[in-house]
Amino acid sequence: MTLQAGVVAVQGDVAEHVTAIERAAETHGRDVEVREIRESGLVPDCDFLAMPGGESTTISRLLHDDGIAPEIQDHVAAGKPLFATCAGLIVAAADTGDERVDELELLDVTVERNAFGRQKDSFEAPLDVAGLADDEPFPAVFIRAPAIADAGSAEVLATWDGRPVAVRDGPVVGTSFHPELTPDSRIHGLAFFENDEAALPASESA
Ligand SMILES: NC(=O)CC[C@H](N)C(=O)O
Repeated sequence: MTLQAGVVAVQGDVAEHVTAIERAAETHGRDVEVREIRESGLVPDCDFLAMPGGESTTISRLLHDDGIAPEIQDHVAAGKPLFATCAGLIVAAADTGDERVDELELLDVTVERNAFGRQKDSFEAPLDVAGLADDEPFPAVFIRAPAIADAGSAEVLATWDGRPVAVRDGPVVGTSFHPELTPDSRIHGLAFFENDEAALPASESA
């Protein structure tokens, strides 16, 4: 069967997630159709979702204005995978301490926006990420990245500079950095196809 993937596309680096999902699906031998989510009514048909990096206050506002926010909450409540990166993680968090973000509370973490500095402080770091199929460090791109100030009940998959930067909470995986901006789609694979705590339709048996 063909899996339906959705990339939340109200703002942010959408095309890069589409490419990363297609690459991860190929690696995992799954057939995937990816659609961009700009309006309500599409999320209920999706087997898994990505929420991209961008500007969290804008993404938050548009998701609520357009009626997409409750659909994403229902998606996660049904145990379906969601992968949220950078601004996506901020929007998905339980708390940001920033009143301009209306958090979706999809994972039990508190984030601190821009904790690793401004745009000019962007950097790439080799990260050890728990759960990847091999031991190769992941090339993590940080751009105005949030830190996870409190990981709550979420499982910490990676830390940088002593702070959690990748977490899993049931069907939701979140990263402070941008796996979609590198050709390495291992974390997309982990979030969508290798998360035992998420519900994804099985491959058809022969
Ligand atoms: N690269 C990013 O997604 C940056 C996120 C941005 N700092 C925000 O708070 O929205």
